[in-house]
Amino acid sequence: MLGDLIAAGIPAEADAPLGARTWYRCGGRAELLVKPRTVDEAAEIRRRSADSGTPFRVLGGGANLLVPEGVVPGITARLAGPAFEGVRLEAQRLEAGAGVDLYALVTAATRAGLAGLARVAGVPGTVGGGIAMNAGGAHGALGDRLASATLLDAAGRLERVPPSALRLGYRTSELGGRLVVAAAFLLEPEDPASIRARVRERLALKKAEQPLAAKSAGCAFRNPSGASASVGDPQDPGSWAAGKLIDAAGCKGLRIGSARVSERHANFVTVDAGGRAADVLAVMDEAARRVADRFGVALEREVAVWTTRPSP
Ligand SMILES: NC(=O)C1=CN([C@@H]2O[C@H](COP(=O)(O)OP(=O)(O)OC[C@H]3O[C@@H](n4cnc5c(N)ncnc54)[C@H](OP(=O)(O)O)[C@@H]3O)[C@@H](O)[C@H]2O)C=CC1
Ligand SMILES: C=C(O[C@H]1[C@H](O)[C@@H](CO)O[C@H](OP(=O)(O)OP(=O)(O)OC[C@H]2O[C@@H](n3ccc(=O)[nH]c3=O)[C@H](O)[C@@H]2O)[C@@H]1NC(C)=O)C(=O)O
Repeated sequence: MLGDLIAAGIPAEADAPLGARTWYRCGGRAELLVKPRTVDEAAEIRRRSADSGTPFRVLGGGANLLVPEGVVPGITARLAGPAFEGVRLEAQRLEAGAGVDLYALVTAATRAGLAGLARVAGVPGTVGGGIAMNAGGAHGALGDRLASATLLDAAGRLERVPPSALRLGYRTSELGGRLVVAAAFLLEPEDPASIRARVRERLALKKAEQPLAAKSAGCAFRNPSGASASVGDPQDPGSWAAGKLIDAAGCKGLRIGSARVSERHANFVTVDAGGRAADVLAVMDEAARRVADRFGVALEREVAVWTTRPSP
């Protein structure tokens, strides 16, 4: 496959570091990392991988991803470069490539005096990953403002679909194995200064409550009963936020090797510089076990964990 891609002129690297490209800055490697320069190249790679039965994954900003030590089999595609990083404005519609950083998206909307995206201010990752996981927080999700998404299927066909086709939920979407190539958002005009003030306020809130300086992938677990769990019934642990459950189970500061539960926010598992993804996973598993033992609540991971095989 590497030879084929090189022959087709598509940038590809065998045995490429992958964990180092995630926000954890640790973990395994990709058997083959490809960086299509155009949508046509992405379609070609997707088609070839499907035809040859080669496993295929897509890497966004690596903000919500843990790659255990070892090798991710098959192809990992990274949608970066000009074809995937453009932002285009048309009246109140903002169209962005999958590789656009969410921070750049929020900034472009703010500069244009278009409101509606402050809900993802401070949320890391790219537009592609942001749609795939319906990025968001207490103030709403990216999908709330989605007008359409352009998807690439396994046969290399492009299709523009309305948000209803993606069945967006709390940090979930149903892409049916398709890649997000671009997305358009419908926004409202507002004075840039007031949008900027809202964005700053949201950033400050995150900074005050979350260990943003440490290496993590944001919240490790989904809130059990969805986004509204931040409030929760004091008598019903099943309605509590994951952070509150992990904290109440006494896990703050729980350390295994290079990873630990943050003292600042218990739903963040952080890792030391030069640490191991296996330790991160072990801490997540142990925190989930303690929460299940203490409260009978099964936490579900929010961080995507890719499957690896042992390095040769
Ligand atoms: N609220 C918060 O504070 C935080 C939120 N997050 C959220 O996590 C997400 C991270 O995004 P990002 O760093 O870009 O993604 P990642 O590189 O972390 O990839 C995460 C998953 O998204 C899928 N994905 C990524 N890009 C695409 C694409 N173009 N098309 C289809 N699927 C894609 C992949 O799915 P697959 O495995 O199926 O290939 C991958 O497993 C964002 O939604 C971000 O908002 C992250 C940290 C904190
Ligand atoms: C960090 C992420 O998203 C975040 C998002 O940034 C914030 C702000 O909008 O709201 C959610 O956090 P959250 O539900 O933990 O919100 P918080 O307000 O911090 O905490 C919820 C409740 O748990 C309590 N709490 C939190 C942490 C802790 O260590 N102890 C504790 O008791 C808080 O006091 C609060 O009563 C998202 N998390 C999830 C899993 O939905 C992410 O997705 O990666």
